[in-house]
Amino acid sequence: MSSLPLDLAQAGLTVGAAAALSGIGLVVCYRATGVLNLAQGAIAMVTAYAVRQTIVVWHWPRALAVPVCLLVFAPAIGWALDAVVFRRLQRRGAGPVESLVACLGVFVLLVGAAFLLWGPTPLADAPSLLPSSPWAVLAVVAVLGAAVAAVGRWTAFGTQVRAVVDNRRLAELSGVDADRVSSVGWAFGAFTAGLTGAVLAPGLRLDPYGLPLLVMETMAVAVIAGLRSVGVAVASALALGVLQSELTQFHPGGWAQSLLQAVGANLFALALLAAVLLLRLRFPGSERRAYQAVLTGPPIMARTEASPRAFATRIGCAALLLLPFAFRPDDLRAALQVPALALVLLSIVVVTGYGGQVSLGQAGYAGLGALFTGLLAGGGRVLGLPAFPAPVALLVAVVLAAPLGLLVGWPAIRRRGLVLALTTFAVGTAISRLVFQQPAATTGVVLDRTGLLGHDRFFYGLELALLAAALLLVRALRRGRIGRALGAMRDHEAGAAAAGVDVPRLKLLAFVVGAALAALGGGLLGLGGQAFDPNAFDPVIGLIWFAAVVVFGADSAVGAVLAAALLVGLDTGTVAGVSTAVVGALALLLGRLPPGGLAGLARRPARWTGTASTPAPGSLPVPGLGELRLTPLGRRLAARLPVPAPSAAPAGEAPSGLPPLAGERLTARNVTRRFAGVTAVDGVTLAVPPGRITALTGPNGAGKSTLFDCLSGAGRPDAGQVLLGGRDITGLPDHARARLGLARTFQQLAVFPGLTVADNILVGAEQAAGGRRTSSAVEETQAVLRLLGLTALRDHAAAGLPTGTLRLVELGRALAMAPTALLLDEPAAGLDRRETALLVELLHRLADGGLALLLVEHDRELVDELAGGVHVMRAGRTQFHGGRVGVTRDA
Ligand SMILES: Nc1ncnc2c1ncn2[C@@H]1O[C@H](COP(=O)(O)OP(=O)(O)OP(=O)(O)O)[C@@H](O)[C@H]1O
Repeated sequence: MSSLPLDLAQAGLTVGAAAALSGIGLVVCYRATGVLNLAQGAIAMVTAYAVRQTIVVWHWPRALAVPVCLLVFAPAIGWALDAVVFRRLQRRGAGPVESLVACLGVFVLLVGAAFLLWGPTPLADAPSLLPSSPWAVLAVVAVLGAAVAAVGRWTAFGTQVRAVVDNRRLAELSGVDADRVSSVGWAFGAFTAGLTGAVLAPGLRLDPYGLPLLVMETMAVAVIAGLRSVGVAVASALALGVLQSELTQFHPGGWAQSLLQAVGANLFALALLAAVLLLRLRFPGSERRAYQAVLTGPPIMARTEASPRAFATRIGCAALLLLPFAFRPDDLRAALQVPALALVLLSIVVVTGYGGQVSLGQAGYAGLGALFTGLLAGGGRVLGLPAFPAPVALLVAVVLAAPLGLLVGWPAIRRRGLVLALTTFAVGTAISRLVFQQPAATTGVVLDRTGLLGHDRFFYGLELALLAAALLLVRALRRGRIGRALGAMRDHEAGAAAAGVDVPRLKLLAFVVGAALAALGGGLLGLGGQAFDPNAFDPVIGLIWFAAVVVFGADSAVGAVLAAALLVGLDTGTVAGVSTAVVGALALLLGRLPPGGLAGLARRPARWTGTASTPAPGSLPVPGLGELRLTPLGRRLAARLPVPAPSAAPAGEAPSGLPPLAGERLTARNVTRRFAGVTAVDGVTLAVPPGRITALTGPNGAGKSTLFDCLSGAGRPDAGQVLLGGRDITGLPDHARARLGLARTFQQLAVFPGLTVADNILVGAEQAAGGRRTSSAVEETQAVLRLLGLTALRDHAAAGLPTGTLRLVELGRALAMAPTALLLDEPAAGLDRRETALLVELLHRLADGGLALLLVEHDRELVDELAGGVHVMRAGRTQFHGGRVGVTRDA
């Protein structure tokens, strides 16, 4: 006997089991390689096509076709990807964004290849490999799940996988063949992807976009499983599959019916959204070195003129945009997409290239721009507003879409790297599925161009004018105070906050500006084609756009325009899929391109590497030294060292003084900070008076850094107070404390490699007073550059400079904030003796000038030399505090 719920459960189990297969592959691949395989869906799709090709077109017997496709073809894709792309990245210690872009490259390349080989027409004849009942797929899931668990638990290979994931280098040193582990991981992941595709394809119409997106949505189950537990992935996949199916039996009627249908049809996409928004996800290693060279080219804010190559690129770009005025009508109609798409891609440049926030959902905002424009032009559909003429509708649409940038902006405040990328993708997919795919939202959309706008030539001119305005706006944004703050945030969030940058607000701003630009571009795309096409804003297309932007230079506005021209040109001039395949291939070559993608080629490379004029490590300048009072240690150290070469500063430049310093007492009162199970700081009271250096010392794990973070605002105490000059600052975030005069440096350098040396310091100067006039900030920066002898390096990228120089840059940033209290976390780490000697002199001079200085330091000689007061911690508590020099020897 059967009943409806039981039948539905059975049907749901088939989908759930397919999602479980995908989940198993994603988890295993991630555990073996540390890469979340975003190309899983594309591998599933090409395998499904291969199965169909061999059985339906070539008439191979199933007994041959199935093993060839699933056991040879799909795993070979995985193996090849590892060998050609990912192993190299692993060896280079590439960050998660580089891996993510490479995955997107693979994804885009496979989608493009499928277009070229099989065309865009959906195919409804994918053969079924398994019986229609779910039990066969479930049996496959059970066998695979059990096999993975058994291999993980009981075999040497399982141990090797854990070792490689923990620490690839260490594992290799102890004899583990890490390459073999990642090859097997990729091959297995690709095999499960192929299996998923083969199971799902018969129930769908097979096309290059649909199946990949469906499989990407099944990432939900791997994410719910924390990319760790195969069991949780399988259980959640089956539960979601069954729930999705069961929801179809309810028919509440009215709007609830549409809502239920939309939720049911998109349950995996919504589960992914819920998982990334609600779960506290932390993927091991996924936030490490998030925004490396793949996003950041040479700094473009240097004072020196743009290189002739960059200038020529801009002129070429402008000529390219003017060319369509001479086109025939049909070609001009196609070219209408270029400026519009350039605006959408520019939005990715602002959010990802400038701000470092990986945003995979910009297609959603572009679609909203088009949809709102159409609805507003039709009238009465948005907030009861009347019908507007098309240009006004477009601008109102932009205004309405911009605040929706907060949909990803808010989650982005607490998310980074891979988790943020998944969040933006999930939001974009949800917008597409819950809005664009709903007939109720998209019927009656009017995107006609009437009057002058109906003339393509005029409309193209209007598009160019809007693009030019946007480029000027983005350029002003990039080169000003906000641009520097964005660059700082992209390169090192904690460092940016310590320099006074209000990181959460800046993230919101980046996403809002990004949403506005994307909506403007989307609206123009819609008006250009005079229709709203939901498929034009498909999340998969958004991934292709993202890959294109990164390939052309994520932080290059000109790159965005060229990328748009290439995509549109190839799409109209060749067959479908060529543009996608080209972008995919270029994305895979990204590791071989200069930093900053193709745009990096057009920028002056000497400034980036800095090899021509970067001084050798430790060659600190002399200016200022003559004026400094040498203390006994300074004299001892300096005596042992060769006299430094004269001056890195230009000849005749007078050594500059410090900005005026006025110290304030920094106090911690009964500060306690607990982590799960550990009381890292336990009721510590500490005073840092002005005009003196106070040393905070103690053994490893004593709680020094935690206390330091509580003082600077990087961490909040669970109990106790922090006061600066008598003002309670306990509740203030780090950037607000920095703006009040509490500057800090980090144990692990927190400089901004994508900015020049001067801009690293200028960020601190101009954030200090929260909007101080830039001219005075520039003067202070120059003074600090002179003081630290960094003038000759001012226009060099911080990337690639020696550690000693970077410590000075970081110190310079703190000094440029005209602090009243300065916190230094092991400032001598990585310095050579001469640099240490100079640091000693400088710190003495700062204290003499009246600054309150707190120094975390292990080196006892240095502490005794520098500190007028010492605070010794052990196991989270104060062990000793006093003001006698030489006390650490007694403590
Ligand atoms: N985020 C965290 N989560 C859990 N425990 C933490 C965290 N940060 C610090 N701890 C724990 O708090 C204790 C104090 O750590 P802390 O880094 O403050 O010590 P430290 O004196 O600065 O050590 P070191 O000199 O090695 O830098 C240690 O037991 C550490 O493991």
